[in-house]
Amino acid sequence: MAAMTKSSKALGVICTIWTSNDDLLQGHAEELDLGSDDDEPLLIPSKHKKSKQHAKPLKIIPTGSDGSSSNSEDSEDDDGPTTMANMEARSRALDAKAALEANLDVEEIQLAALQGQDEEEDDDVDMDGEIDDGGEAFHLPTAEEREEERKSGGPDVHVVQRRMRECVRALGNFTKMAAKGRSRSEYTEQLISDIANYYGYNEFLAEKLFLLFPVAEAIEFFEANEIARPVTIRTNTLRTRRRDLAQALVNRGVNLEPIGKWTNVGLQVFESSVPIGATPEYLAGHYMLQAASSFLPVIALAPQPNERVLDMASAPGGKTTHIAALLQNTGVVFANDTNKQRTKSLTANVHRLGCKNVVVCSYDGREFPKVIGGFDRVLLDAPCSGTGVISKDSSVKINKSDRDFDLLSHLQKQLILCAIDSVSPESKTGGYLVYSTCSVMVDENEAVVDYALRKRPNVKLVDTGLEFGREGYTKYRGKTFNPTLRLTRRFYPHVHNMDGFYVAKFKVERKAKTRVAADDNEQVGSKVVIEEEEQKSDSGKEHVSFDPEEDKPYLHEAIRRRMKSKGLRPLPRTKVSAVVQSADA
Ligand SMILES: C[S@@+](CC[C@H](N)C(=O)[O-])C[C@H]1O[C@@H](n2cnc3c(N)ncnc32)[C@H](O)[C@@H]1O
Repeated sequence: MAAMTKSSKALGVICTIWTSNDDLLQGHAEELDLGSDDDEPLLIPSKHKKSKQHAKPLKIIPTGSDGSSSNSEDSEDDDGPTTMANMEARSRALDAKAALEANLDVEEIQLAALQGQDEEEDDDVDMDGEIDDGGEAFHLPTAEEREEERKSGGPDVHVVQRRMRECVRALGNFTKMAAKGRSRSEYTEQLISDIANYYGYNEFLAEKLFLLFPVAEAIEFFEANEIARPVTIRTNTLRTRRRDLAQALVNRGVNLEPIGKWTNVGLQVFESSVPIGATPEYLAGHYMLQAASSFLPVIALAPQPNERVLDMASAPGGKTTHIAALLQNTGVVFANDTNKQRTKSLTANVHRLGCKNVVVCSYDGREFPKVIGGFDRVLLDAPCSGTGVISKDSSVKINKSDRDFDLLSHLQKQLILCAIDSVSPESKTGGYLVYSTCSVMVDENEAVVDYALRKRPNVKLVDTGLEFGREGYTKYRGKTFNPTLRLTRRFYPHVHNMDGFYVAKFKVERKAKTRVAADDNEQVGSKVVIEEEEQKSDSGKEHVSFDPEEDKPYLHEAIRRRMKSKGLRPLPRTKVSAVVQSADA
């Protein structure tokens, strides 16, 4: 019996998506947006793409069954010989058929979760699209049996598939479907463990991701992470028009289409006989290779000509160059990134795309607004766990721990306060901050935004202006957030066919002094208490008040990372601690 392997066989596919992007992306790909601040290559080809068909990708936003089988003329029942003229149509029909067949898997999971299944069912389509003859009754293993299974090298792939389906089914209709005497948490635990095994995650992350969704949807999410997202490019309107760019690329043998109504600069590339990252148009800066999701924060930011904009964590510059284009090369964009190495590709992109209004700098974002403040708009595309881009970087599946999320969320909270304090509430045209991440985790998104709302009473959330996306959580696993968090937007691979992403937009207002009458209104004029709000001045210095003791572990880690990035052997943790203590003294 074949034992399970990491990131092994996928359960099926939810939607028809191009699965071999690596060839398309040869050449310069430095602008692809990853969520980590490490020195990983910026384009990590997906190694574990699982797809039962190699059909053309679906459009961005519509996913699943809509769209892939739309071309009814392309009927596979046509018996005539295949000719040059009908070859493409036939191939599309086959793709559509394969997509439909593969979709059965997830659809069945959804059905099972919603209704439970008739126990007397004879034939059953299993998760791998095969017929399950019913066989023996499903048996949820006991703790001892699971331990035994682990010792013997893990369960067989078919056993896991069946068990996952049965657990989803039981959790969808617990009273009817669950075995007597077994608890919901036993089924959940088993399902998470199988998901981790099947898709190659550590159990910690598998659970964290699983808990974000209803049971059947969680499977869709994990499935979508096995499939590459569509290749997309953004027209650089400083150099060309989308129509002209599309024509030039079509002439080179590129098959493309506009991404969707929500962007007038995006193109989705279906196939190409030339590497998209090395065409003359690419080299001349007519476009940026950029994930569709990373258009969203800039659309939400909506910079206006002549404004001063800060892009606080900007390398390699996908969003900076988009902002510069929306400013039509007027005003100024401060493109900052703490990682000097990464600012090289940022600078290269700024030059290639002909952005003349960009100043590149390299500070820790937490030094703003001391470095410079008073911006009309600030974008904080924060360093994050990258849990929205697992299909691009599958290492996330196993390299994230609880501590990483603590560190990230702490850094994000520090950065967001500095970003808020860098916005000028006096701005005549702006006064906005957009916070974004390519993470789907609540700790890095809603929890950070909610924290900012609590710490800065002069900011409020406003509509992002984005036409789609799910509402942000206002409640999550016992935590209650500010109700305006619903104005923030979440994007998911399995829902929108784009990387997982999060966008929040704040309006920064003047720091009002609240006058509170000591007694009642009648007494105004006799005794008035002026209550200063928590924040004190525009310099921002006083705003970020973190406890130095609490910060020590984070500082230690920053020192070790900096040494590593300089090629030095990081000091052992105990020594770093001594360095920090002597610096304190
Ligand atoms: C998600 S990436 C940014 C992608 C970029 N906005 C784009 O569109 O191309 C996050 C960036 O944050 C940077 N970063 C990490 N910690 C930072 C800090 N403390 N201050 C400023 N930048 C930081 C990383 O070097 C990384 O380039």
